[in-house]
Amino acid sequence: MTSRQNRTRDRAERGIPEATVARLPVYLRALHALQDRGVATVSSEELAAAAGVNSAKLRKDLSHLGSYGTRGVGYEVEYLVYQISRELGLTQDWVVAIIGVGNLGRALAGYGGFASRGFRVAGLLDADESVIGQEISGMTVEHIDRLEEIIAERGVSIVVIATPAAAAQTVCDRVVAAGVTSVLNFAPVVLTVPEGVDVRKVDLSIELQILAFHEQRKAGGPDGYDPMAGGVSGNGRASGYVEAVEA
Ligand SMILES: NC(=O)c1ccc[n+]([C@@H]2O[C@H](COP(=O)([O-])OP(=O)(O)OC[C@H]3O[C@@H](n4cnc5c(N)ncnc54)[C@H](O)[C@@H]3O)[C@@H](O)[C@H]2O)c1
Repeated sequence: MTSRQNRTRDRAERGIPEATVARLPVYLRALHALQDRGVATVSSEELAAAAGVNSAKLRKDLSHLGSYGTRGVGYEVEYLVYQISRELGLTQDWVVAIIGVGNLGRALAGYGGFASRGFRVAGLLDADESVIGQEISGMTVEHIDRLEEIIAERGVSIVVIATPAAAAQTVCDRVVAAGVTSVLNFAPVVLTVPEGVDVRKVDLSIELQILAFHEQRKAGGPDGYDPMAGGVSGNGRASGYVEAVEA
């Protein structure tokens, strides 16, 4: 069993809720900012405010990690960074390949924030002959035909898909067949994967639609109708939003 599978099993056995896991990176980001300012200890109230959650939820989340803080002192920032990083599997480096090196793939390849968080981009792959061989952020774009070889040789464990939607499922199938079990998908398509494979989908247009929904609500709802008064259904624009999220 791999260390990753071990950690997933441990987490399941210790019963850390997925919602807690999803908040851990937010706490970690706030803790890194505190570290940068030279802060050594932090109260649950301060950390909760920095992370945008209430302090009771924060304390409950951290208790799942066995971290309770010290009354009157709070949490030791450095140790909490270590505990959360260990829980998220960030105390080791993860090798990432980006597939589809167009506008988005290039931007991701040049993003310095991956390396500083333990994600090492070790492959840029594309299908377009005019892109293959180009140097991007110090790496040479390679042909998608070499996908399986590159995954095996470089120990790739996370693949980022930044191809057009039409190519994404085929690419994903190959990636999974090559043994990768974590996929970050930017293509606007729902990928089908076997059990045991984790797919995270990033969709900025959905985020924008959620913001649009809240903007509309702040303005009193469409055509003066307040969606909070009667719920979301029965309101053309708001229910359109719900369909888009569920699609
Ligand atoms: N999730 C988001 O928020 C978000 C934001 C912007 C774009 N996107 C999506 O990201 C994807 C990429 O967008 P873009 O603007 O970079 O597009 P792009 O056309 O600039 O780049 C796509 C790249 O994928 C390559 N490609 C095509 N088929 C391939 C295959 N089978 N194997 C490997 N590479 C292949 C192309 O040659 C091209 O270089 C699109 O699906 C787009 O809709 C998502």
